[in-house]
Amino acid sequence: MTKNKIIIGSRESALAVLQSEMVKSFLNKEHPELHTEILTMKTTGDKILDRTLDKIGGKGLFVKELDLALIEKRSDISVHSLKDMPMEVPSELPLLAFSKREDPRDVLVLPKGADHLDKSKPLGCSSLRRTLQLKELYPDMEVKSIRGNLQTRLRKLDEGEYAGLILAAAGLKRLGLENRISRYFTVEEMLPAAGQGILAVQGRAEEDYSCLEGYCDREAWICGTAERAYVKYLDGGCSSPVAAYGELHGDTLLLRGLYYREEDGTYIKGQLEGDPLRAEELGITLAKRLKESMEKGESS
Ligand SMILES: NCc1[nH]cc(CCC(=O)O)c1CC(=O)O
Repeated sequence: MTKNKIIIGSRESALAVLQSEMVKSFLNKEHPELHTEILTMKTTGDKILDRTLDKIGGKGLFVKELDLALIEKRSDISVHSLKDMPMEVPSELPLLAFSKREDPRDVLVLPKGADHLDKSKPLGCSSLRRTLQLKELYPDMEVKSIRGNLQTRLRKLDEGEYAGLILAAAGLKRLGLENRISRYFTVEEMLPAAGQGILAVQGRAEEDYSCLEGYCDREAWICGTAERAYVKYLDGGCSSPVAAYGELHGDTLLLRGLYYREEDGTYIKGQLEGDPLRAEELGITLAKRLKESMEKGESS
């Protein structure tokens, strides 16, 4: 980049700012000559807190305002949680790099001081993906929606409304709240959202971003690409719990997927191994296979 100043667009929650600071630190370390600054803004998803995300109309709720800042050149890059990014990003605002992945698992958090789940209260979570999988893990418990940023949710939990919350380990760990985690769900028990734990750096198509060289993590890029291709192929719409999680084992990419059938609310999980250099293709193939096997299951 020819300019000597980089403005980083960020949501204003503590977690979003911290994540932007991680990218800022990389830039400061690699390019001490660059002046960097974080520009925070409220997104639609941060403003509307009294409805569930699928009711407000899902896609892109946390990115629109950041996109606009990039287009109007009020910012030079945006830092997002990859899992909050729509599967299709505008071609003029490409994803430039993915961070190394933080713990991708979902976890259970209990109210402060509690040592067990109080089954007379509901579990709190905000996505259909988690709700569906929770029904199998805790069949005798009610699941109730909860909104707001991490701090808000934890406050509601500690005030006693919920027996426990299901959250991403990544956000809690980044915020130094790892000590609040009382159970880690394996990725088999609770398949994470596509991109969970990965940060995405987005920029303008025509710009030179050589300052980001060395930031992108190869494994995260491969896994994130496969996961997003899977979800994009199945395009379940904004309230879809369709999820995928990839792992690199040497020269093999292992991709797990969750396929959901809206008509009857049932789902299946499956996995497929393939070539990491063909991550996108693997995502699409797994999506097709799971869709087919669900359809066959229906006719038999
Ligand atoms: N949808 C909210 C959201 N977006 C990103 C994270 C943090 C985890 C990550 O970086 O993937 C969270 C919190 C959560 O799901 O508990």
